[in-house]
Amino acid sequence: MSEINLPLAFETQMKSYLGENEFREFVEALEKEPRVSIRLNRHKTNFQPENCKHVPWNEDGYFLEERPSFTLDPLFHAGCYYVQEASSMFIQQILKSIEAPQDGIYLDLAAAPGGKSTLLSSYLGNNGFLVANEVIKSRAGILKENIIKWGIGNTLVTQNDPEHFGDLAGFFDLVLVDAPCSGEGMFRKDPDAMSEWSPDHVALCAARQERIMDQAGSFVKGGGYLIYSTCTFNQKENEEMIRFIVSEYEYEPVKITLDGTWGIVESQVDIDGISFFGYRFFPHRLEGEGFFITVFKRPENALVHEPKRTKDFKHPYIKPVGKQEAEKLMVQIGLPEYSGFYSLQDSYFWVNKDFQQHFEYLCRFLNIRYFGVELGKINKQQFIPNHEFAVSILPKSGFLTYDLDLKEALDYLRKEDIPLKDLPEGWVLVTFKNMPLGWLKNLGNRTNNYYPKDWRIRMK
Ligand SMILES: C[S@@+](CC[C@H](N)C(=O)[O-])C[C@H]1O[C@@H](n2cnc3c(N)ncnc32)[C@H](O)[C@@H]1O
Repeated sequence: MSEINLPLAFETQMKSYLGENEFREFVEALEKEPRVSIRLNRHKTNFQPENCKHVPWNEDGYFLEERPSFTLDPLFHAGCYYVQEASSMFIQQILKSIEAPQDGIYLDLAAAPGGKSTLLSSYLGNNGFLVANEVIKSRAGILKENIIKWGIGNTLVTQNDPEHFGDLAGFFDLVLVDAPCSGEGMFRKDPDAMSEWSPDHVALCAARQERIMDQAGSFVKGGGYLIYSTCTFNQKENEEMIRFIVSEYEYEPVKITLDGTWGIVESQVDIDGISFFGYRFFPHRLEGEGFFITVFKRPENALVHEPKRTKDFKHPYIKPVGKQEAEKLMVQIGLPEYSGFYSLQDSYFWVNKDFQQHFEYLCRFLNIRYFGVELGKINKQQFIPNHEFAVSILPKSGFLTYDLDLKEALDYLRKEDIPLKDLPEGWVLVTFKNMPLGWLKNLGNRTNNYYPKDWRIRMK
């Protein structure tokens, strides 16, 4: 990579953080290409990438030797992995270190495009429930797409301003705020972040972070955790935010177990004789982009807000499906276990029954973009499966499957015709290396390709 021209005020700031010698190493690191890393979806695959180095703080994270064309890898579209910068994968180490409850209800307040939400969704698996929220409409759409591909079905995607969660004080076991920031840690990956940078922009970001945290601090229940992260080095957006949160809310410090060889720098903020901790990732000390993260614990005796039980769930669009209708649907689809079923317009959705009460309660306050797994529709007694169902981890034993080779899989993802030989007529779940890609309908003399039009790949 070519020489990097850093803003002067940023250089001065980083020299004051690192000293002249270490600053030179920092600049050299910025002039190198960033490493490409992926995090595997263990709910879908046990695949072990060959000859790839592990991300030290995440057992599902791997560094790739070079950047492949993800667009031309069907497993990428099947949601078998997420392309994520390595430092962000540290959240896995935090969850392990604090022994975060896997049967909890979590909120990712600034979630798009979904890197950290997919990590939280994996951690919770079928035992927990995640609200992945994004305030910006177009970004909420990308988040929804990534959550659908990840396919665990334990996530409610919402599009709300943080203040819309105001009625949910004390509701969540864990709240993650991966705040919009000045992006100093992304300068080598995203040149726009560098051109937008200025001390005034940092001040603007810090003021916005205060507004967000002023809300978010209240959403955590007694005994729960608040995680705050940024992709910037700036103390105004990091250590100062620790001070702000502790000045606004009663929170206890949390120290995370680190391995000294990882190169993560622990930062200590002393407030009224109590030490709080932050963790900073510099690109010259480890293989990852710039990142900062801190964790707080809400005292056990703080507010715990349980979802109120309602006899009749009422929502302008989402309707509960009665038991008889649900049982018929389960037989038609071949789902083995009873769960929560809802309908929206003419489509059926699945929600984990252990979190139905939470889901229904949350629907009262939030603007819902997606939830659970969209299964499909019934038309003239026939079940028409949805793509969301195909790429989910729900069992699909009631359907015929057909494994495509690479060329066929790419043709399928381009929404081209796929001839199927010697298969009965009807719905076929097409897979690549046994990972579901979507649906085809075999009509005998031809097939209909049901891959979503908006998701089709155009690259040849
Ligand atoms: C750093 S990004 C989140 C990245 C995401 N957590 C991930 O891992 O993929 C910050 C997000 O905050 C959103 N955002 C911007 N302004 C916001 C605000 N005032 N309140 C909440 N979120 C905001 C942005 O749209 C952006 O998606």
